[in-house]
Amino acid sequence: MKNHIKLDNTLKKMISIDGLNVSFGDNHVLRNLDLTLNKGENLTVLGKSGSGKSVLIKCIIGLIKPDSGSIKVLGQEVTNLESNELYDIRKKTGFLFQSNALYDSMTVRENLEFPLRRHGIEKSKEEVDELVNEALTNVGLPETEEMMPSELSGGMKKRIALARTLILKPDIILYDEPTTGLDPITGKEISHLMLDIQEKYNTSSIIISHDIYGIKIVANRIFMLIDGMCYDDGTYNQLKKSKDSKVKSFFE
Ligand SMILES: Nc1ncnc2c1ncn2[C@@H]1O[C@H](COP(=O)(O)OP(=O)(O)OP(=O)(O)O)[C@@H](O)[C@H]1O
Repeated sequence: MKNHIKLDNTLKKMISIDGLNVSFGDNHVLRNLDLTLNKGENLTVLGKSGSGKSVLIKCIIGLIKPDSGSIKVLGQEVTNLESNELYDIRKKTGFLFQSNALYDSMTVRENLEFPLRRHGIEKSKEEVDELVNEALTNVGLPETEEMMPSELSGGMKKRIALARTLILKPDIILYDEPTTGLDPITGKEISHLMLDIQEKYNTSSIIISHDIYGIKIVANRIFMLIDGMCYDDGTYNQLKKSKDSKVKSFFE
């Protein structure tokens, strides 16, 4: 039996993290980390390889239990919830994997229908058609329903993976390195698409990225994850002017 929890629709803070600590043995990855994702905002997490960006995202979706600290997603404390209790949070929080995680043996349409089935959402064929068409149109790939993932370019796969996330109309989207592996022009197109989606779906997003050009396009605010905590945060233009050598190194 799925445990439905009450989500607060009037929130201004979509995600609130306070005093998060995560260690693996002696490796203290996140140290008293605080983070807020405000409603409607694209927040980019920028940090070196191994700085704990993936660990942070895994804590948010409940895959890693922190040593201490609070993580509120849509007003719900996720650190105490069991996996079945995370059900509603996961339905409202789309995750775009770096690998896209499309099912190779399924058509584009079947891939898009999958989240509806997994969440037990019953809809008529006409309603599903409409949702699929809407999502594919909004990622700029209408009429690709019958294609197989193997027939899609890297940029198209990313768009389809995003469409699959959009099918559930999430409040939050977590993007894991959305432009990694794409050529610069396609990467730029995906960054602009992310902006379109933010506006059309009124989403709030955390975006893990190393792509400073993409970040300049999508980020309303940048969270610098250095030494396991929020070392600095601000807009691209604010941080670009920073005199701090650790911050500067990302913008050079
Ligand atoms: N399950 C785990 N067990 C032990 N150590 C882990 C585990 N997951 C992550 N780590 C360690 O936590 C640290 C942060 O890893 P993480 O994958 O979050 O880095 P990242 O910032 O996402 O790096 P990248 O940009 O290269 O993907 C690393 O030192 C990693 O070895």
